[in-house]
Amino acid sequence: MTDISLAPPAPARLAGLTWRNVFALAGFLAALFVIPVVIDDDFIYHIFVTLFIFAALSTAWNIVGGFAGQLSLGHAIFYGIGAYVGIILMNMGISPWLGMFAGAAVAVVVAVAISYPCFRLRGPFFALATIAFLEVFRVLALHFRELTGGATGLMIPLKFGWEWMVFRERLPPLIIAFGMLLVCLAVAWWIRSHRIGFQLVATRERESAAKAAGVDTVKVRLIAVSVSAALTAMVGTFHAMYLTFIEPAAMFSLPFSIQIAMFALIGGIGTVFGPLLGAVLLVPISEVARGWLGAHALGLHGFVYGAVLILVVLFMPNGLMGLLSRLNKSSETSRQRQAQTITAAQAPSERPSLGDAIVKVESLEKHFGGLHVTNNVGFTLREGEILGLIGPNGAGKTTVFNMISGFLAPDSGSVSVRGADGTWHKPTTPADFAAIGVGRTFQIVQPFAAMTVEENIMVGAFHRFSDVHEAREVARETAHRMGLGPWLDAEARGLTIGGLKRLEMARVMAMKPRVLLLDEVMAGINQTDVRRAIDLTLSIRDSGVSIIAIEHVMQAVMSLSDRVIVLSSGQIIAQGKPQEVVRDPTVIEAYLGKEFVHAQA
Ligand SMILES: Nc1ncnc2c1ncn2[C@@H]1O[C@H](COP(=O)(O)OP(=O)(O)OP(=O)(O)O)[C@@H](O)[C@H]1O
Repeated sequence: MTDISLAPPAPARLAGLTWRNVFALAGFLAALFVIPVVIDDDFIYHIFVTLFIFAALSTAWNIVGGFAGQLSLGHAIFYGIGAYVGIILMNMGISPWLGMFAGAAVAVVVAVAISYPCFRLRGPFFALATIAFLEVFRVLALHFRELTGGATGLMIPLKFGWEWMVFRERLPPLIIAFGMLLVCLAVAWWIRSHRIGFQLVATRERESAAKAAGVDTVKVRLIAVSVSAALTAMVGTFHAMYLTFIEPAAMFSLPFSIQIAMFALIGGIGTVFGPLLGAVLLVPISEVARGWLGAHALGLHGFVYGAVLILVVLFMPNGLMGLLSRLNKSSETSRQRQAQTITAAQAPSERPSLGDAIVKVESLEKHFGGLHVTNNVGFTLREGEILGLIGPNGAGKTTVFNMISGFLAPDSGSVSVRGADGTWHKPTTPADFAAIGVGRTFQIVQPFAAMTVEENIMVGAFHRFSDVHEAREVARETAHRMGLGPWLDAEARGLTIGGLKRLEMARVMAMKPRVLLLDEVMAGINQTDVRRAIDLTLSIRDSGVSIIAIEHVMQAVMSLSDRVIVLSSGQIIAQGKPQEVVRDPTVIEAYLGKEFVHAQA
């Protein structure tokens, strides 16, 4: 029996946005551009140019700080690089239109050099490194006086016109700043609605689950930081032309970096349009306050930001975008998908006979300090087979799983997997295992909590399908197969434990694995869900997937496994057919207990 969900088609969308939202957004952006032109006042022009620049900078920051979850607190490094490279080249007679690309190239090199070591580590290293390098660049700008003007700063040569990005009129800077904002928004939107965006958010939410889904987590973060740095530097070049003067303290400034991050935080970190909303709310307030109060209230904008931030944290933890999407959702309830779950009988499928070996594990050894966790473990998995892995708590089952999926390197021994072309491989990293067709679930479920059920499964589907539409189709099909159809649009964090376990399986199944490693997928779920999970596992096997399942639920072990391996204190103490193994006195002694045998009898 399988749950199948019938859902009405989703509303037409453009890269994740409904057409209604696209029109609303276009109207909002057009209004932002038109307001200063209509009011036609110097100060208003200045406010809007500043607003567009800050919104563009914050949108660029959000690609790495929001999507990738890597808090860059020294993002002004890239802004300052763009500004200095632009003006230095302008002094050599090179137009800032070219200078901005040169600045972007330098910023990318610096960004990769700072980020690469940090992204390989867990913890706040990236945030700390950006702050440290911000100071390094400020000192460098002070030191190389001939090039940068040192503490005195640099004036731009006053050459007017489009070629030099310097104007006497008010409209051209507004057009350029607005254009830059549109470019940043378009890039952020493209990233978030394509494979890389899903992979970034997945990496941010659960790095190990993302790795298991075949995501090269370091690479996607490096791409994000490079794009973000390049855009920030380009905006930096233009802002320098607009300000006509730069100096190290202003260009490589920590408060400025934090200000950029704050717009995203207040507007909705990790959302495409949140940074824009944050800037729209805050820039006019602080600029107007600065204009009216002048020198009497220096630093007042900092107070304004702080006050708004406190209010947002208290009342809108997901920022302004969180509030908007809540309003949007409640207005859409009438057309929300009313998914019906119907239960369809699935014709019992013919079980394919067992094939040749597909995984060979030889003499695995692993120590954690003085603890010998895996002691000479070796076994073979055949194509189309379900191999049960059982044993008492702490026997070393998950450790074996970690070694046969690349999450842990064995001290010695080897794991070989036969590829689809018949050749044998010895993968070592999670990405290698995923590439050769080994998918795994985790004992403690690892959903990408902030993503919907559909998006969670799409992260798995992206492993084989780079196109968003294809990945979405595969995800939907897999969700229906796993009985998750009615919850496609629900956030993963809202699922029950049974739902989360099925989501974990669905994400792996969307990768179209040839070998599936299931780590206690039946633990903690009710009897109906256990029955359902057994049926599901059998249907997965019948579709040609070979399975190794760690399980404590003996009902499942007995009805699923072709063969069972029993681990105790890191060693295999028995193996064979389930009925034989459960009668083995060593297994009864070490794991099952006499009660189990009486119950079986
Ligand atoms: N990273 C680690 N560092 C030190 N010890 C560890 C580490 N991971 C696991 N262990 C220890 O290794 C032993 C085996 O753990 P493992 O999780 O593989 O057992 P298990 O058979 O999967 O247990 P369970 O059924 O409870 O999940 C345990 O004693 C555990 O505390």
